[in-house]
Amino acid sequence: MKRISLLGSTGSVGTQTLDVVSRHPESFRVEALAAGRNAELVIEQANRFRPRLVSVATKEIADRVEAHLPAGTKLVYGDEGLIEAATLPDADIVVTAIVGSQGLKPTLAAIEAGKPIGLANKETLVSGGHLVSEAAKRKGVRLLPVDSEHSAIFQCLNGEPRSAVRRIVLTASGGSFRDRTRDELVGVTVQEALAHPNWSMGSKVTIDSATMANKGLEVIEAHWLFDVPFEQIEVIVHPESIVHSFVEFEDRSIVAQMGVPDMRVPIQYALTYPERFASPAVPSLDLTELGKLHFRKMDYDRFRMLRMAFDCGKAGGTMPAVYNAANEVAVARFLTGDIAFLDIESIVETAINGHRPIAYPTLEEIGEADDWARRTANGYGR
Ligand SMILES: NC(=O)C1=CN([C@@H]2O[C@H](COP(=O)(O)OP(=O)(O)OC[C@H]3O[C@@H](n4cnc5c(N)ncnc54)[C@H](OP(=O)(O)O)[C@@H]3O)[C@@H](O)[C@H]2O)C=CC1
Ligand SMILES: CC(=O)[C@@H](O)[C@H](O)COP(=O)(O)O
Ligand SMILES: [Mn+2]
Repeated sequence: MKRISLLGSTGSVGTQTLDVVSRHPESFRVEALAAGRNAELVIEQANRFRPRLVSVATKEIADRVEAHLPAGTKLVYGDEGLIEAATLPDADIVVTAIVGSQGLKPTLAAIEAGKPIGLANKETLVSGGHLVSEAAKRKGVRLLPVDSEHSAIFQCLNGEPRSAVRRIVLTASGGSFRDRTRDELVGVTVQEALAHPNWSMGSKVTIDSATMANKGLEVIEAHWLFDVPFEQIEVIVHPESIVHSFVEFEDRSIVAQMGVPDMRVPIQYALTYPERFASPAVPSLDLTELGKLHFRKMDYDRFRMLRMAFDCGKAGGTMPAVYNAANEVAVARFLTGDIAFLDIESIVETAINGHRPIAYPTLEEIGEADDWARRTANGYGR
């Protein structure tokens, strides 16, 4: 029985993680649920999975939830509550499915507590990749990728030494505006941007897909997860999201991982690794029905957020944290209708051009760079 602490239980990855759990009740038990503001859903989840601990974002939400929890479930809230969920002694694995760089501290705390991580929250590795990697190595803790591309690469690598790897290739669907020119991006609506062609996901990552920032974050995530230099990481467009990513080895063999686009597959593999369980709810991929798959070169002038991510990743230090934090604010502002779609990249560009990076930042320095980037991004155009 694997005991799970799930951070971000009410989101897209969180609810799909609970779906996986509910299909294998003999193998998994939920020990902790950490949600943000969705009181109604976390109450429902708590009554269904009866965890030892529930955490919510604020005291106000906790007051709304308290009376509705099952007997024996402890309620906590805020940053401390999240850390308590991340470090629960009874948990065997912590799934980090909250969104944004707020995932960094609880992830570090979970690692320090010796917990393997099912890592969905890519912003964590972008913000503090060196700290997370160092802590995971020091504690001998595994970072098990949940992000579909990284789960694919993890499966393709299958323990091969890094010296055998020629390049890692991440596939990008192109997002909701894949076939539009830059001129055609002027005036696009939030609703259009949220219409991802292949995946149903939270709003932040869906907008990131549309700007290609998602692939930028994933490039940096891959660098840290697989200890591969940026020069050996490539991105290509693959509209169907069937080949989830691939690895070319030095002997020119290419190993790819494929399947229907369904996050329950990588989520489950992170939970069951090194075993594979059945996925009865996931349809089998029929290549003869598909007939064709398409691949094309990435256009870095069209998708500038990806170019900026490579530049920030190579610059290192606090630069990726600034890229990420400015992007988080810009996406939030776009979602509320405060700025136009193309302003997202202008905001990120302004932040990274104005930042004086620190080479080997501490957690505190990352926090300061993150705060500075948020202030800069919030001030843009006001
Ligand atoms: N969705 C997907 O298919 C994929 C997502 N990812 C990554 O996984 C992460 C989660 O994405 P996704 O599930 O789409 O995001 P969602 O927006 O759907 O969910 C975010 C989750 O974070 C929770 N949350 C927000 N603030 C807090 C807080 N202060 N304390 C505790 N919980 C909080 C939300 O709670 P509440 O709703 O209660 O406020 C919610 O449960 C992201 O980093 C994303 O990039 C990676 C690959 C695929
Ligand atoms: C499901 C998943 O892992 C997402 O991060 C997905 O990769 C988004 O797709 P694109 O960024 O390729 O549009
Ligand atoms: Mn992904």
